[in-house]
Amino acid sequence: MALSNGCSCRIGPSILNADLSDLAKECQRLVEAGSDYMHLDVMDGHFVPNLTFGHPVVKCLRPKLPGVFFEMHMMVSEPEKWVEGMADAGADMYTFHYEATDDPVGCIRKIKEAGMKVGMGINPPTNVEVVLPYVDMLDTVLVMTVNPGFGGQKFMTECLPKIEFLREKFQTLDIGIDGGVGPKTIQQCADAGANLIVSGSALVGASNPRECISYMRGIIDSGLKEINSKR
Ligand SMILES: O=C(CO)[C@H](O)[C@H](O)COP(=O)(O)O
Repeated sequence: MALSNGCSCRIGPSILNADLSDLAKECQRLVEAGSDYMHLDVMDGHFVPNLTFGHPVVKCLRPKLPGVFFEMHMMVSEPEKWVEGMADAGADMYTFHYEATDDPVGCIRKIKEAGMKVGMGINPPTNVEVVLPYVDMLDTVLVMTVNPGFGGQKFMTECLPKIEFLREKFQTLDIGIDGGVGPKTIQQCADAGANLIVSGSALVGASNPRECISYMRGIIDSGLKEINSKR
């Protein structure tokens, strides 16, 4: 995909609640349903209280999904550690958490030097203003609307003002939203100004994922149009 290049809607399924024993097939199914990219959740059991997988799995997945954009959502402490491994495995974007490192600039540099795009995630308790010194260096900011660690949690509406704040300031920034996003909450995501839509259990479990993606895309496209018309 590349990212959106000027802020248009991109839908990236989170595979956390998919059948991880058949990850390639699950990703393929969601790509065929119209997804724009895959949001791959990496958890280390330290930054978050759960474990998933690391770069060896991504390396196996890469040749099975040629051309599919992989965003690695690195819910790990010391995110600097895994940059080379993920780049070598074929990841396209490395989204680390602001809360996970003492040196965000060093981490951003390392990711760029490794040839990947860079995202910065912020957890629900984190003030959105912390990202401001870094925005010019980032490809995306990922606003969490659940405390990371598990799929299927309740969407935290109280995080939406962070997206409104960022969209007000940065018209073309790719702003991701992650946690509890699906057809029931997509209107709120659109009204706030999100354009990178990470949807896990609602999309992976949808009886018709194509319809689900197209519905969410329609709402986000209209939301972005509405926001831009008011400028
Ligand atoms: O990062 C995550 C959790 O830490 C997941 O991407 C996210 O929660 C998606 O799952 P769901 O849409 O079911 O909430």
